[in-house]
Amino acid sequence: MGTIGSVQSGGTMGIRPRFLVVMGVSGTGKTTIATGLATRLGWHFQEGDALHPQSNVDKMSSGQPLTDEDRKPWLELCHDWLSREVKAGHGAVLTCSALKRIYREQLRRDLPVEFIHIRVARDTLTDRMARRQGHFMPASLLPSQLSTFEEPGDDEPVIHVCGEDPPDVVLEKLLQHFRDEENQKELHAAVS
Ligand SMILES: Nc1ncnc2c1ncn2[C@@H]1O[C@H](COP(=O)(O)OP(=O)(O)O)[C@@H](O)[C@H]1O
Ligand SMILES: O=C(O)[C@H](O)[C@@H](O)[C@H](O)[C@H](O)COP(=O)(O)O
Repeated sequence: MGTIGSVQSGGTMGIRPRFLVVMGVSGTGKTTIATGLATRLGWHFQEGDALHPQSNVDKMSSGQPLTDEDRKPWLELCHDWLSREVKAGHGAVLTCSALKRIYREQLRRDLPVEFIHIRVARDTLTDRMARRQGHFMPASLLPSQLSTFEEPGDDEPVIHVCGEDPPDVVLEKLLQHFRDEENQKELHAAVS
């Protein structure tokens, strides 16, 4: 089993392929954390924002929140991507806000998908969105994101991580979580 210090870039660190959706409201750090995971693990990456139909991007850019109907085709494209990745058997990481339980159910339909939920305080989000440049999502949509968000339940396949720490710390916590799970499995296999 590899340790983070001994890993070469793009290696899987002895971590089995997983199919991850990095979720949370706008500004939580989905893109930052998902690209970091994909790079460190050598897994495929897809930016969920890039799968939005242009009409959704136009709507958000003009300061209007999306509806369930707007999100449906986008979530289906996200599901299609995940489905292809599961078939390929390579580890994969997608960013997608996945705000509601029904959206998460649509994303993981018939697939072994897991969610990483990045938790960030409202004030931090406001600050991050005000600073972020070159993104279509206006900071004014944060209140609607927060009111639409449904916290994932214990019955959902979700790993919660605090997103207030610097990205490297968040990434190391996630990698340690994966390594711990691999070690548990090896231990279990050894005694059974
Ligand atoms: N853990 C973090 N600590 C500090 N700043 C962060 C962290 N994660 C992301 N950021 C910054 O916050 C902003 C939003 O991050 P981003 O990854 O685009 O979030 P999302 O994809 O969830 O909208 C970016 O400017 C990014 O550099
Ligand atoms: O369902 C939605 O309302 C959108 O998908 C939204 O949640 C998402 O946050 C935007 O795509 C902006 O992108 P960022 O999350 O990267 O800011």
